[in-house]
Amino acid sequence: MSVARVIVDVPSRETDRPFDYLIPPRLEGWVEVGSRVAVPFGGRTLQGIVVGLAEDASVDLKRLKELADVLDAVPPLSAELVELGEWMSRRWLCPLAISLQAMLPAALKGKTEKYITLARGAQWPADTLETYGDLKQALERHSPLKMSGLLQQFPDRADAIKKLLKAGLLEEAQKVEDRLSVRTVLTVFAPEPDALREGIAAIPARAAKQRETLEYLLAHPEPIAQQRLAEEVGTGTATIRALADKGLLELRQVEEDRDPYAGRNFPQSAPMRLTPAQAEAFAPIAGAVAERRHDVFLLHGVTGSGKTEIYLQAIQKCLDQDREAIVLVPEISLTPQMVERFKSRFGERVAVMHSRLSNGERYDEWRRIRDGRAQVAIGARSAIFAPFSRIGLIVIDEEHETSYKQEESPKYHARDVAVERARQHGAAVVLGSATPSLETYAAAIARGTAAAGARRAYAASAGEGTTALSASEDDAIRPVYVPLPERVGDRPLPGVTIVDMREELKLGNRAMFSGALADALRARLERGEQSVLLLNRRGYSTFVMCRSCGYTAQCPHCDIALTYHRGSQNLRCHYCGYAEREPSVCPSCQSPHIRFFGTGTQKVEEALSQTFPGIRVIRMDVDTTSEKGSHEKWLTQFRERRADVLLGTQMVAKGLDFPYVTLVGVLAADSALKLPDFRAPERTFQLLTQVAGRAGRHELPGEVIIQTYEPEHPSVALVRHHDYAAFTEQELGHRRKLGYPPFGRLISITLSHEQAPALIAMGQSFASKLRERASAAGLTGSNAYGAPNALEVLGPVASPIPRLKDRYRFQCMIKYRGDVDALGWTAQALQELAEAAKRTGAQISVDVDPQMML
Ligand SMILES: Nc1ncnc2c1ncn2[C@@H]1O[C@H](COP(=O)(O)OP(=O)(O)OP(=O)(O)O)[C@@H](O)[C@H]1O
Ligand SMILES: [Zn+2]
Ligand SMILES: [Zn+2]
Repeated sequence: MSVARVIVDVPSRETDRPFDYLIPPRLEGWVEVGSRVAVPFGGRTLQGIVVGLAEDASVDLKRLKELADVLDAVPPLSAELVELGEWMSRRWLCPLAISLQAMLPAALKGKTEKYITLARGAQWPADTLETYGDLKQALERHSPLKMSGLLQQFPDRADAIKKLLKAGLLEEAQKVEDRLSVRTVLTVFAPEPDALREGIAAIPARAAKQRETLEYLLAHPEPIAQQRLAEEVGTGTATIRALADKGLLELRQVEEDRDPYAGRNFPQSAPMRLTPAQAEAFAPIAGAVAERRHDVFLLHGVTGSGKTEIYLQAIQKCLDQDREAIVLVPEISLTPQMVERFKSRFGERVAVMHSRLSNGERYDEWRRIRDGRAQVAIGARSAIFAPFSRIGLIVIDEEHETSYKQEESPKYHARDVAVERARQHGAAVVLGSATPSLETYAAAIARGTAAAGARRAYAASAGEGTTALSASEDDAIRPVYVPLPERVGDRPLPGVTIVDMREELKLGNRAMFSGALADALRARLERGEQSVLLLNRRGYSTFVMCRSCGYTAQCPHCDIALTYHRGSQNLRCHYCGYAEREPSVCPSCQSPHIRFFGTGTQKVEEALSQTFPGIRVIRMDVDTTSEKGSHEKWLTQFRERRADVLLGTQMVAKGLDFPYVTLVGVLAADSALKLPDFRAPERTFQLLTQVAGRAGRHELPGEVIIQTYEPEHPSVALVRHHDYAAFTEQELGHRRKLGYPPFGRLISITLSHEQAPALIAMGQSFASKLRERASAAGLTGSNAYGAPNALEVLGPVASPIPRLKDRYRFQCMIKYRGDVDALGWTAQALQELAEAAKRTGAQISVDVDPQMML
């Protein structure tokens, strides 16, 4: 008898190992690596994933429990994905159950359902029967019944059911169930033409509709939904059923896809003729795809340089070889434009995966990929797990985007997963951006390139001493640098003007718009051109403050200000979801002067209407885009020139390509610079450069106006000449001095506890234990030449959010040089310390290569 090794869906470190189960004879042949199974575990029935098969177990076979069930006919994960999950768990120090879960579509994250049956042969005593006869009757009619259904029927009988279970009169069974069922459609299948003709001949003259139906099928032999067929022929479904009863056609339930883009027309697009610069960048990428060679490319192309066309043509190369491609785009740039460009080129072969789709829609797209009905997957971060089996190319557009890092466990970075997956498939990876992350850029520069012409002399030294992108030197990611420094069609990058808002104030202008921006907006209105306005709201909060006493509304469970939502008129915590009504008087001093603060897009919209009467504004922010499809609606309106201004937060900065946009204005360029995150300058520079790139992408020349209180800051000043290289040089200089990535790596460890004193004590001892280990391993203490420590343990300090969901939080940061095996070291330390932490009620969470310092 064979044994299945199962990772049970309990996301804790204690159960983070495979458990062995016997495969009962009835399930033999169904169990593979990657199968989803139901297993008995600690008195419950849980979902698990098979990660291995063996002939014998680590313990006595007789003592092993049996698998309860195999949940899918086709395993949802392949052996390759299971292996990738194991790699992720090592790479980001998380339980394997969590890595595997991340790869399943939400629809397959099964939940356990309790079922109740009457115990067989049990005698119900007379008094019990009198009191609970109704329960018994219900179960006699229908059994087993879902516990939830039974409780709905008998809302006040929960205790009674428990009692009857204890008394052995009822029995309980558990089953793992999916969160949704596949939608099926009753479909008509026509027999062979000859059989059809015979059928037609045999139909009596009075049954005209039956004859017409068969004639229709003769003309249209492909399967058709029963409902559609009835409509086409102009008859009722009874006619069709009658034919099925006679055996003249076949009716079957067929699984139907919910196509999220159904009913939309995507005009066919043909490959464009590449410009010489595009062709030069395309050649090495196409070469790797053609040779089925695993390699990584950094396609560093300025905004509007035609990167997307290169992706499209590289994908075509990959499809020509009968291989598959994954395209990752940041969630917010999953705009209709991006999807449209892929659907127009590859049509039905494209599957789209993003969070705006319902679970059902996502599941159907996922099945299209798994069943080989789609060969291109385009989607946000998790599309990297698309269940393909022959990947030839993975594209990551806007590779610098922070949304590629998942902030909950598994805290993976899709870029690293992409490279690892591509390695397993012998696939090429293209990382594309106008503003690559410093990590990727430095790694690419360190590798060097044949096309070095585009690099400046300093660049070679910028890569020196950097650590490679991946966790250890062994599987270092060193992308090939592929520059694309010019826009398509010799269009110039737009001119950028930086306006010092302090000067405006001195001149007596207290308005939201500087003189220059107001003039520029007016000119666009006169010429019938369009403008994009970005309100950089990161770092800005829309909080509520009392003007009399300074009280601000805080979340009672998290040490964080509540955010005001005008639509629902309440205050909400963005971390735990707590909400309360907007106060009318100050809870602290009873003053009525409690007000909502912060510069919101709504305020800017009001100011626009006041300054330019009649101006047509589309506002895009969290409030106006929460509804499904709203994104697309606004952008279509804007493209059709039914508005003069597109005003919004970060979501207007990326990926948009509109021919009549000739002005981009940025309000509050520097608002995010003061955030306590060493990447704040990099993010600001990237955002400004990206949004500037929305202007003048077609025939009409563009102009950019950036308003700021810090015009000299390099993150703002260097945007003026689109000078990525100069910015990077400065910023890498800082990072080198501080040992921050890419010159060092970070692991952040957060401890949380309900009580502050206990947490402080724990944090101290935890940090000193880490330090002891580090020095015992010879990793700390600068050497005779004054070189910095190979590994440092910083903290503990209170986390930037010191309390979250009623738990206090402390954090330690491990900062180390890339050549130290800090992952292995930390994993071991954590394992030994986890036990002690757990006893005191503390929780530990680890973030390897954290992206958000907040
Ligand atoms: N070879 C070509 N010939 C003509 N037009 C092209 C060619 N390649 C791209 N374009 C056009 O140039 C414009 C910019 O291209 P694209 O949007 O692909 O640039 P991008 O580098 O992806 O831009 P960004 O990073 O700013 O989003 C688009 O309108 C596109 O249709
Ligand atoms: Zn007050
Ligand atoms: Zn909260």
